[in-house]
Amino acid sequence: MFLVIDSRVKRFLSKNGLVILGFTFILSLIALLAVGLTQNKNTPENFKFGIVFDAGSSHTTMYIYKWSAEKVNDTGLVYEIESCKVKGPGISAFASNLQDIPMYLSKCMGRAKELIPKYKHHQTPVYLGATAGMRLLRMENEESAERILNSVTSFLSSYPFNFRGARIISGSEEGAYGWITINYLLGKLQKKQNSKDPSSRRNESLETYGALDLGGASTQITFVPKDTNIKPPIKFMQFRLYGNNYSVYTYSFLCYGKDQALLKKLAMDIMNAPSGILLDPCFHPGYERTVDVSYLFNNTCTREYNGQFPFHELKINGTGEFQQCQEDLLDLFHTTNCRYTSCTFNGIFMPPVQGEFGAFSAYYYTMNFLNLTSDKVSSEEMVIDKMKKFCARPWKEVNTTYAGVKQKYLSEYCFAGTYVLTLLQAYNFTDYWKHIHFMDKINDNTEAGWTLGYMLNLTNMIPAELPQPKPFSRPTYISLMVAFSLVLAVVFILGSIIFHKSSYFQKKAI
Ligand SMILES: O=c1[nH]cnc2c1ncn2[C@@H]1O[C@H](COP(=O)(O)OP(=O)(O)O)[C@@H](O)[C@H]1O
Ligand SMILES: [Ca+2]
Repeated sequence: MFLVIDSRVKRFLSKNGLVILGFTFILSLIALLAVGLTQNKNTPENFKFGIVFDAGSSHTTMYIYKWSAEKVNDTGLVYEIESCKVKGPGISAFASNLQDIPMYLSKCMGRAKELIPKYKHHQTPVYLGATAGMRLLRMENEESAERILNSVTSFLSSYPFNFRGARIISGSEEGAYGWITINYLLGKLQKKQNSKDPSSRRNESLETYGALDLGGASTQITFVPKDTNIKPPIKFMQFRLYGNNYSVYTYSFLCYGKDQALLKKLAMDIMNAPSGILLDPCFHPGYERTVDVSYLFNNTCTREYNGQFPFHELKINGTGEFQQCQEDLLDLFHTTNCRYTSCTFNGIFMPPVQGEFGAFSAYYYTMNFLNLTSDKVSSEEMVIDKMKKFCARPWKEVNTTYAGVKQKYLSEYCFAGTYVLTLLQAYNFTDYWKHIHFMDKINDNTEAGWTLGYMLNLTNMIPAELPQPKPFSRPTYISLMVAFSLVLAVVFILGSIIFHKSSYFQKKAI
């Protein structure tokens, strides 16, 4: 019985085998194509968000970052979707009015709730980092600083977000995170990852940009020195990012932000104003301002100049002389004693500057206002020339020309521009001006500053090693499936034909 069926099946197969195989092949091909085409839709991207508050000495800004969850380990893919300026002064001004902190922060938090989809709130981290204003307050009154941070913590924890802490970051962190931010955004950290020539990777760290950050109360300089074999008196910071090692020099000068530097300068100059009237070369001719003497000296940065004065107010009368202003400012920088191989000012160790530099924050605001950020402004002389003319302009004229500009900033651009020049000279950038790139937003939308680097670090978004090569993309995967199936089918059909023919000839031979 079985033998009979077997011979019938064999006969049927030998007659119609090819037809069946062909039919099956076409059906499978249609099925594969159908699956390929229907499944090859772009799946909606899964976005993530992060919030960082930059609690600076002069003001607080909230940044919201966004990135695709799938591409988390690639460089440069996190971007800023919002920067919300908190109305009011820096948080250190709230020591005696803690009750106002919720009002102060609530507007920007409301913005965050609007911009981030509700179902993402609980997984969105919120950080607050305070910088030099709070560092100074902590030095004056540790408990006060603690109370401010506690109030901020209790308010921010009341939101449905994932609050991850409010703290005072160190000057080194501020410098290093600013360096990470700009190099991440400029794509300097993961460059040449596909390079086949290992020798081309050796000096990769030298290609990073140095970071120059100028705040109101402190200023940071951060870069990878040329010679990392020198024995530094302070430790270089070590980073391993995307499979590369970086040895980074960073230093933060407290009291050398532009607001504190101005107070230091005034505290120094008051000695030369016995009647309480100061002829100040760093302000425009015709400009007048009154400063409270107790305000001037009730400050950690000016304590060294303190003295007794027979007046309570210092009256400033601008004279607009750039050269004299710079000479006065040079007194803030002590460049004589250096116990190391090389120093910046005040006897602080610093290796010689090298590579390109990105200068942001108040460096950018100041130079941008003065129209000096273009790469065409390639020498210090060009900047000096412009500053001389700008400082000499009468205040009345400046005030009408730039009617829309905030008075506080406008009145201080002559001082600020001169300070930027003097600070960069003190760092030894005099013949190096063309390597400084003043920058604000990188890749169109993301501000240069320490906040992004801080978040990337705390969320472990920059891997120490290069990310594994990616699996095939969906379309490639489907195309490969179809191609392999075709090959398989062709091989199978050819095999069947050969088998069929050989059994036919065998039969004939018998
Ligand atoms: O539009 C502007 N023009 C000029 N200066 C500005 C502008 N916006 C902010 N600034 C200045 O930038 C500096 C920012 O310092 P920040 O508040 O971040 O202090 P910190 O980093 O020392 O803690 C302050 O001196 C502030 O006055
Ligand atoms: Ca700052």
